[in-house]
Amino acid sequence: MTDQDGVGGERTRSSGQTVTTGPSRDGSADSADATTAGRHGRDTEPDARTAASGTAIAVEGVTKRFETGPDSVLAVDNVSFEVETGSIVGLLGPNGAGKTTLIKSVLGMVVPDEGTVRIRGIDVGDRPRAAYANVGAMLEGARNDYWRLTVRENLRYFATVSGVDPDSVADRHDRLLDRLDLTEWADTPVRKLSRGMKQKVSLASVLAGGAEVVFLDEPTLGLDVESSRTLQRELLRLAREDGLTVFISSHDMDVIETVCDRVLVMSEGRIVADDTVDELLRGAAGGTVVVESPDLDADALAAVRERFPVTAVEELDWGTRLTVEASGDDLYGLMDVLATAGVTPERLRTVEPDLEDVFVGLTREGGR
Ligand SMILES: Nc1ncnc2c1ncn2[C@@H]1O[C@H](COP(=O)(O)OP(=O)(O)OP(=O)(O)O)[C@@H](O)[C@H]1O
Repeated sequence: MTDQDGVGGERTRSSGQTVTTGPSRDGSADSADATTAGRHGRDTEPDARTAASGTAIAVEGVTKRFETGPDSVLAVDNVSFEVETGSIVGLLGPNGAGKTTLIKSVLGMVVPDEGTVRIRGIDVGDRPRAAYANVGAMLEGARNDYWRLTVRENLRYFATVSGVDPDSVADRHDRLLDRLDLTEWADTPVRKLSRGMKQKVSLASVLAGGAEVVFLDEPTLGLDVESSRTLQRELLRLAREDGLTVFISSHDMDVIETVCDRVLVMSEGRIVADDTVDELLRGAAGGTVVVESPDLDADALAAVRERFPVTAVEELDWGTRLTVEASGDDLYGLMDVLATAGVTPERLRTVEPDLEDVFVGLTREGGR
């Protein structure tokens, strides 16, 4: 997948559809057939039942094992979830959790051993052309575009391969360029752009043909803060105003927290949490309390340890700083223990868990 300058060859294409040119060792599908349907082509109408129910992506019981015998790896283990049309759903998980295999299974680039995938109600196994007709994917970030072509030529090219007359969507392209702050670079070859700008061109290319469901893998990787915010703002706008469905895999918790309506957390091949960011934070195991006092001697420390996990003890010039795992509900219990031990806190502050803490907790517990 290294063809960056020329048009053609084996690669993952950012607009519309992911394309591989033959089965690979890992059981990847020859998905050319799954990807070449024009959006105005035959057999592309969304399933009426699902369109009405608002489900853009439905994954049921997907399982993928690589290799056999002692070397076999259960990369995706009986995963099911649904993504509502017009929502933004994040996929989080540590390295090796199975995220890429899951996304590739949904996109038809890997053939699952078991399970079904429906996009807008259409089973990807039964009618791949129809299922993937309005699906876009940015799996390789900045490497997706044709670097010899200008930014606008890329958008036109990707609209064309999606089956859309590029002249008919010229206004859409202008809008995309404007909103992603790329207008002034429209006639510049992509190879001359910075990495962050290339990343934005990739996203614009994915959207150039009017994709309705997009899969984005680490879309903000390498972007500066401003570009990342521009991209996040545009994703939110596209979802809210245009009904775009976005499935986004990222290690950037800020992005996930800002744009996602829902988050799937994956660990060891399984989904270990599927909820809104707010609910995940609410359900998170307690926070941390930091106490500083000159009275925290060995006896007081032992008394606290009897009731609460102590994660850090730090000697200060004038006393001791203690970090204790305790939620808001435990706070009064901790204050009682301190008072009984004769400790008057000089400073006391609570630290609520953030998404990163929730993620670490969930994936430490593991999926099985
Ligand atoms: N083609 C393959 N052949 C054999 N094992 C594979 C193959 N692809 C992935 N695996 C294994 O499947 C498991 C899941 O890998 P996968 O790449 O899906 O995880 P990931 O969550 O995307 O990780 P990362 O965040 O590091 O990209 C890992 O143990 C990996 O080594």
